[in-house]
Amino acid sequence: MAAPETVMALRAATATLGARTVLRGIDLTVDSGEVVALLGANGSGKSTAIRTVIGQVPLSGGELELFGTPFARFRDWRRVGYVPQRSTAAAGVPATVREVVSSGRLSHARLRPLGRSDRAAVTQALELVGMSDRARDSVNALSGGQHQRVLIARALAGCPDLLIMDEPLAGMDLTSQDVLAEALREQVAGGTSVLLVLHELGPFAPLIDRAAVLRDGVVERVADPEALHDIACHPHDHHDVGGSAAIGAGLSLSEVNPGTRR
Ligand SMILES: Nc1ncnc2c1ncn2[C@@H]1O[C@H](COP(=O)(O)OP(=O)(O)OP(=O)(O)O)[C@@H](O)[C@H]1O
Repeated sequence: MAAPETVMALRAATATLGARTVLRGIDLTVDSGEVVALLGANGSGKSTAIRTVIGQVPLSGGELELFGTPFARFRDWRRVGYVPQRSTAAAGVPATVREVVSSGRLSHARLRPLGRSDRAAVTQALELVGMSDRARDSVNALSGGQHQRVLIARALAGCPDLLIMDEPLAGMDLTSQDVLAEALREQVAGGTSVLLVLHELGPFAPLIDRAAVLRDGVVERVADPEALHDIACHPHDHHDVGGSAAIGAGLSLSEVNPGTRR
């Protein structure tokens, strides 16, 4: 069987915000079809790590590749969907739910009016997140959790090969979390790779292939979700998962965890 394509690779990545070195040498990969969760305490660098992947934060050192192409030469941004950390940034923008989701198709339409396939993708994305009945409403009339669902639909409407989400479950009630988990399951079944920041795995747990735990700007350990659950429940008697001790000793993930797909 052919080796899986690596859709995203950060290698020895460092990044600085203001005077602060926030990422201090991150190795992280997402392979084709994989769902990788980034976990870690507040301020550990999770958002910064994924913002480097979409080019919002420049690397000060190390490498980033997207779909096998070095970041500096990567142009195929319609293959990447991004859902930012929940914000009220769109408040005050006079747009309907459907218009906001349609903006996720703009890079496909390439300055032409949206066509039939674009409209179908928007309709499907709205259905996936359970917001079809609100399509004509102003986004200003939505709750925070509904607004988040619209941003997720906007990313899904672009049919990305790599979907990047920053805390998509934040502020979601349990029913909405289940709706999103189902939407994500369908995307993954269709071949989408996913990198997402989570504080709790919640209903996404069964979908996650690997979880990387950040601490102070470095990947402290990489584990499968069951191992993370063990650590959370029995913090004092867990065995090493994915070579955290070796990572602490400065080895790369591929060296300590050769079974990890890269
Ligand atoms: N614009 C900025 N200028 C300087 N430092 C920043 C800036 N943005 C973030 N930081 C710092 O970078 C560190 C990492 O922030 P980041 O948002 O990546 O953390 P996080 O793991 O996503 O946290 P959270 O779970 O709270 O969202 C924090 O110490 C934060 O204070």
